[in-house]
Amino acid sequence: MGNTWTRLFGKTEARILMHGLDAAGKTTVLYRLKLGEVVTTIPTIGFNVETVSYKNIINFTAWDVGGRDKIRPLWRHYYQNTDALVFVVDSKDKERMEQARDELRQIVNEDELRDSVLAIMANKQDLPGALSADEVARQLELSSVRIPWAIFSTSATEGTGLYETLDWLSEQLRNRRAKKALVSPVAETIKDVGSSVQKLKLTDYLSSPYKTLKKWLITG
Ligand SMILES: Nc1nc2c(ncn2[C@@H]2O[C@H](COP(=O)(O)OP(=O)(O)OP(=O)(O)O)[C@@H](O)[C@H]2O)c(=O)[nH]1
Ligand SMILES: [Mg+2]
Repeated sequence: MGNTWTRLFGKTEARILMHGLDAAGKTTVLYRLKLGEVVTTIPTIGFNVETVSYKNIINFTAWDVGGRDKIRPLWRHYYQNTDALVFVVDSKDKERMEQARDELRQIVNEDELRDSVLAIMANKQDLPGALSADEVARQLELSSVRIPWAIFSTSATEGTGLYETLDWLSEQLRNRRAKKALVSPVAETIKDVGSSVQKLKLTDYLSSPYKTLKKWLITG
């Protein structure tokens, strides 16, 4: 399927934005996907950006933006041209679940992100006492999110759930691209038909003086 897709539509390029509170695990996720290993991280000031190629059908350019309070107001500078948002949550950090909910709510209401899709990683599932993905979904009040979303149980350190998230994202993004590719020619056709109708009216209008002249000649 991947090859057929690539032949027909080319490799999909997608810009992904990774957000979430500090220490949620964004940088660990990013480098686990990029390098296949757990790297030692320090809190991100600014951002990391990496391209992750997935199943030879999609290139994700993932922007991992630092989650500390002071740099959170800078998040919006990264919104433009975002195809998908990955919101990483520390499922063990019950005390800050409300704060995560508020940050997420603010992001999904941003106008520039209204056409993107949202994957939530309920991360750190390897830790005892971590909230389940269902519970994280409930506490983040995901049922009120209006863009397409899905939540995944992940552990960046153990590498679980990460590829399921990428699978869902690539499916969503490829379907969107395919729909767009199908809709554009139809829109062009409608435009063409529209202009022919206009041309027809114009021709009618231009021919009317001749009709008048003919009528005048016949009737004298
Ligand atoms: N047990 C466990 N620890 C994790 C997991 N993911 C990340 N961590 C740890 O959590 C800490 C913070 O991870 P980072 O990836 O730096 O978090 P971040 O979201 O990038 O944080 P900021 O850059 O400050 O926004 C590190 O000590 C990671 O090793 C996980 O799935 N399980
Ligand atoms: Mg980081």
